[in-house]
Amino acid sequence: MISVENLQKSFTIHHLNKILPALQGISLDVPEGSFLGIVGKSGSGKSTILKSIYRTYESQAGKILFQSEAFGTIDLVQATPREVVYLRKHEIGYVSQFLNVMPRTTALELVEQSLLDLGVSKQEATLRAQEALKHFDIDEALWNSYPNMFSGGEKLRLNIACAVVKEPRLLLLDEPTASLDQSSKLKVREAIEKLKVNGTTLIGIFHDLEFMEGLCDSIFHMSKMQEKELV
Ligand SMILES: Nc1ncnc2c1ncn2[C@@H]1O[C@H](COP(=O)(O)OP(=O)(O)OP(=O)(O)O)[C@@H](O)[C@H]1O
Repeated sequence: MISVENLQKSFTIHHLNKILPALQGISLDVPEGSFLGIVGKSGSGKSTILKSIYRTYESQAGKILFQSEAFGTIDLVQATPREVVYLRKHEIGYVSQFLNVMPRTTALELVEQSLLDLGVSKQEATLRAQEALKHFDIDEALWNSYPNMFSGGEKLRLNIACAVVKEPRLLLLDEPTASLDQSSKLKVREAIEKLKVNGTTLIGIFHDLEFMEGLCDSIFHMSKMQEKELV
C-alpha cells in the first residue's frame, strides 16, 4: 500500500546557520491492511516520517509510493498540491495530539464536514458523525459547542473521531492516545481494530508500547543511524 524508499529530510536552522539532518535514508514497506508501528527515541524522526507522508513536510530526496485509488501509484514526494489536497480529503488521514479547530464550527459540524468532503449526503453525515461522537464518549451536551473550549482529552477524542469516521485507506497516527485515560484508549483501540477489519492500512507512533501490543503487524525501529549532528 505504501513503500518509502531512501527518504531524506533535513531542516535548516536559520538562526544557527546549520542544517539538521532529520531523516537519513529511511526505507519501509507497509502492506495493504496492515499496521506498522514506529518506535525510537525522542527526536529520532518518527513524526517527521508521518509528516513527510502526509506532505506537511517536503522531503529532499527519496520516494513515498502510495497505491492510491484515484491516481494509481503516486509518489507523495512529487505529488502536486492539488493531488495532496485530494488525497487528504479522500484517502489519507492523519491524527496527532493536536486538534485543528475551525473557527465557528461546532464539534458535530467538524465531524460532519469530514464526511461531506467525501461526498456523503448531509443526512448520512449527521448520523455517522453522531455515532462517532457517541463512540468516543463526547458528551451530547458538547456536540453543538465550539471545540476550542474542550478539555485536552475531549479535543483528542474529537480529532480521532474526525479521522476515523472517514475510514481512510491509509491512517497515520502520531501519538493520538497521549494524555488519554485508559477507557478512552480502549475506545481508540476498538476503532483501530474496526478500521483494520475494513481494510485500512495504518502507520502509528505510540509511546505506550502496551497499547501497540497485539495491534501492530510489524514494528519499524528508528536505527542508531538516525542519530544525527548539526552540519
Ligand atoms: N519543523 C521543524 N523545524 C526544525 N526542526 C525540526 C522540525 N520538525 C522536527 N525537527 C527536528 O527533527 C528531529 C526529529 O523530530 P521528530 O519530531 O520527527 O522526532 P520524534 O522521533 O517524533 O520525537 P518525539 O518522540 O519526541 O515526538 C528533531 O531533532 C527535531 O528537533
